[in-house]
Amino acid sequence: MDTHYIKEGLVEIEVPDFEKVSAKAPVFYNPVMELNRDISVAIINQYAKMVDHPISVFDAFGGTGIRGARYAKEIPGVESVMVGDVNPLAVEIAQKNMKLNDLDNVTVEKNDANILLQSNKGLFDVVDIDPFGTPAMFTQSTAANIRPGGLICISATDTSALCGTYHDPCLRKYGARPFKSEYCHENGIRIMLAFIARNLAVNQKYLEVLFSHSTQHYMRIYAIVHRGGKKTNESLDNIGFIAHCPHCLHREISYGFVSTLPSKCPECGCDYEIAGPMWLGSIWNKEFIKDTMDSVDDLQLNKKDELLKLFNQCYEESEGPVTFYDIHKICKTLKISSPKINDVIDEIANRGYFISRTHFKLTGMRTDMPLDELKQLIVDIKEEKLGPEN
Ligand SMILES: C[S@@+](CC[C@H](N)C(=O)[O-])C[C@H]1O[C@@H](n2cnc3c(N)ncnc32)[C@H](O)[C@@H]1O
Repeated sequence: MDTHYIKEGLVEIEVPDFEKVSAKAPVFYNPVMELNRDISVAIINQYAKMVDHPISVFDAFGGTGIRGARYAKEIPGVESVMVGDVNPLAVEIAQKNMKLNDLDNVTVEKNDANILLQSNKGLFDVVDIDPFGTPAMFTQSTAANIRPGGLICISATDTSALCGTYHDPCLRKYGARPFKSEYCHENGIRIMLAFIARNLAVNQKYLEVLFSHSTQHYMRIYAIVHRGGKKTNESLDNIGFIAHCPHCLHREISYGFVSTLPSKCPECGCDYEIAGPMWLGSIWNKEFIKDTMDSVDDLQLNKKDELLKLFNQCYEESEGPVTFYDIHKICKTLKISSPKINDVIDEIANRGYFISRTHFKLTGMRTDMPLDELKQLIVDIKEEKLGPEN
């Protein structure tokens, strides 16, 4: 295998030569995921500060070992890291990378993630699941074996299933029905979180979600896992369904494991699309986001500006309602061209509603303004009955 060296964060890593990023590479490495790794470093660093004791991390899908090496090198609160991978070539290169960076608190194991989780029950404060595609088959062992109070960091790249391009794989992997919509990436995160919450519940554990995002081709969630039967039962109250009208964009939600939503839209009579079960609780913790932003200056992150932009956006939308509207989609239903989004946002704010942009979509608006009023407001701005000059 031909290799070369790259620098990321505070580590130098030997990676395989490649022409294009591929899961078929002898050892997987994707330079584009630097932002993802920077975010993980920032969040685990903040988590370590919060728990205020030395932490042990399991990087279960190590590849070149770049994540595990960065956690060990860059996060002062990390005491030890175990890196796992099933690919012997990955294990070989990861071991070399730990030596290259003088990391004697990192062990590298060639084994399946589920086996390493089961054989290290209760030992890890942080479990990082970064597989090819779906994390679904690793969720139960993560739920069963993470130390209570621990942090789970879970990625999914099977966005076509979670976002509703393909229904059957989502049903098969997550036991949930998706639909395609302007906010399907948010739904994807909510489907994944509900699946994780149900797996945790089997072990009398529950989630405290800290951060979620959908960027490029992947989704990733960060959550603290707590234990307790009563709180686990209460946490399942966050699970429910969303009904979406593809015709007029009206939507409604119902809580519970069984949808109580009607099959037709009460506004226009068209068939509803229904997704769920999904997590309808918060997918961000505003205070944690702020604390993480405040502490990134202590870290040397190449993608700090991009990270802060994302965190600021999530901070802003963190206390908004479930789902958002897309100005272009609304204008399509109104058969008009879009006014300037900032004019619409200013007017929503003037009327005292919650309003924010969303990191999920450039043309998205997260607001609790009723859809009818929002449509009328857009028409009025377009017809210049409202807006900056009025
Ligand atoms: C997406 S890559 C991980 C990338 C790495 N976390 C990074 O940031 O560069 C997925 C890795 O998981 C490994 N893998 C696949 N199935 C596995 C399993 N069941 N248990 C452990 N590792 C596995 C693959 O060999 C591959 O190296």
